[in-house]
Amino acid sequence: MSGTTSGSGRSGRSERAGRGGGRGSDRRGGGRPRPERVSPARLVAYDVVAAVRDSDAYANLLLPTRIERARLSAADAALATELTYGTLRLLGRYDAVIALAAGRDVAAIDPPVLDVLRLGAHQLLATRVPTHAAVNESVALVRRVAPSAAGFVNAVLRTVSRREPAEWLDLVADEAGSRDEALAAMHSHPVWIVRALRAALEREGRGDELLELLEADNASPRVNLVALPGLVDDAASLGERDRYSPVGLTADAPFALVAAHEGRVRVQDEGSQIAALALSRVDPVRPGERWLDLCSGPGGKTALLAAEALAGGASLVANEVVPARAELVRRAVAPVPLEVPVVVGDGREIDPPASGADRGYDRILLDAPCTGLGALRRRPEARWRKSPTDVAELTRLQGELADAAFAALAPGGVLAYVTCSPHTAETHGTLGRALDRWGDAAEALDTAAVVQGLARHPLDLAGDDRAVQLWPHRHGTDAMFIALVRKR
Ligand SMILES: C[S@@+](CC[C@H](N)C(=O)[O-])C[C@H]1O[C@@H](n2cnc3c(N)ncnc32)[C@H](O)[C@@H]1O
Repeated sequence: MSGTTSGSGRSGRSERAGRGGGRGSDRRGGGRPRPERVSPARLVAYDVVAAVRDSDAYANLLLPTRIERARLSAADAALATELTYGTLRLLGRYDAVIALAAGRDVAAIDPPVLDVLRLGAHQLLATRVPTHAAVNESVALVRRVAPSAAGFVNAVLRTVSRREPAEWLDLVADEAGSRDEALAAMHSHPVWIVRALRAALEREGRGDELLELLEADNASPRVNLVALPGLVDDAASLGERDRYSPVGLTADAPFALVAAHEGRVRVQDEGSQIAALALSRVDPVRPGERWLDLCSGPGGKTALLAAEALAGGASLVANEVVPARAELVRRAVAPVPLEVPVVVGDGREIDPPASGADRGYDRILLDAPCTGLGALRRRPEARWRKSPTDVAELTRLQGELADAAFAALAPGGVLAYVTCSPHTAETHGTLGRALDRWGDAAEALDTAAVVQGLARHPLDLAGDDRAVQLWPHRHGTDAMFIALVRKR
């Protein structure tokens, strides 16, 4: 994981400079390491945070295995999860605070020591862990990974503990070189993402919602479920129904429900449900229709489309370029009593007759590969791994996939272009250029009307009606973009 804070001038105003902890500090230490106890939850959190930085690990994949291996109790597992996710999400903010408290740029701090400081800062600034426990546990932890930095960690964290979180935010803002850099450091987003999110909101005339959005990205999302329509008895009684999705719900013990329903109740964001339903419910389904999910892995939307296809008498083919993800799609659709062929291939080379759709497909979902900037709350480390160059590469791929999807449509067929990114280059940019290329052959549909028509309650939507942009802060969903286009 590369640089987390913008600019390099974080050491300009020192709150208190500690000694040691710098890059190249002697990790072996002087004498024999003292066998000091560190809570197992903190050890697990440190392991995962360090692996995310060091080996590009994914926290959501690594954390459960580490929790299991350490045999953590439920309470310790919850603490390890909170420390890991909270630290990774707010890492940009904590780096800015640590730089001030240490009186040096975080790039000058040995990475393992910095990880310990980040975990300590999170405990001090965002949890109810008592100060002495946060500091002492951090010092004990650093003795294991970089013993000579114990004094430095102690000094920096004691400095952090002397101010309230709000005071630190003010100091961080004062230190920033511009308003955007201040927002980025305070709300822990890279500057380029702050600018991209603002641009997307301003396009809707809602630029004043930026702070709410940044904060929503820093909150843990609830676990949301989908009950596959037609396949779950009395689904409405299983929990509290979602506000918008007609097939979504939340429940007190979501994973028990998932286990009990063998794949017919699944974890799925409400925005993803709305995206799949926008396609399946754009028109009444005519029996015999042929549907395609072009970029289907890992298959969350495919499973919902399969249930909808089954109910309406349509057929469904799924395509995915990564074999391992195609396997996940097979597992996702297995509980639906509909045969769904899963093809492994590049969506840009899709050949409808090869899968029996001689006239082309009547409905195609293109849930395009994208930066995922709309799901930052779900993937705590993702924001630090993306870069603007990803956007350029992805928009090219999105355009090529959109052309292939449009070519694969039957006359009168509908394409749903979907991203879990609100970046305007990936949403309106890709869509607008595609519509220009397709000219009179394409009709942009009133996607807003379709989505409002299927939702349980009216959504507060802004911008033009041919696309729908959902938002974490406004709708409690991932920031999904949905646009429906008919082939004339
Ligand atoms: C946003 S994800 C789809 C998520 C999926 N619809 C769901 O709800 O679970 C995009 C998928 O596109 C796949 N992909 C990327 N490039 C592709 C290509 N050229 N052809 C087909 N699939 C591709 C990725 O491997 C990834 O699984």
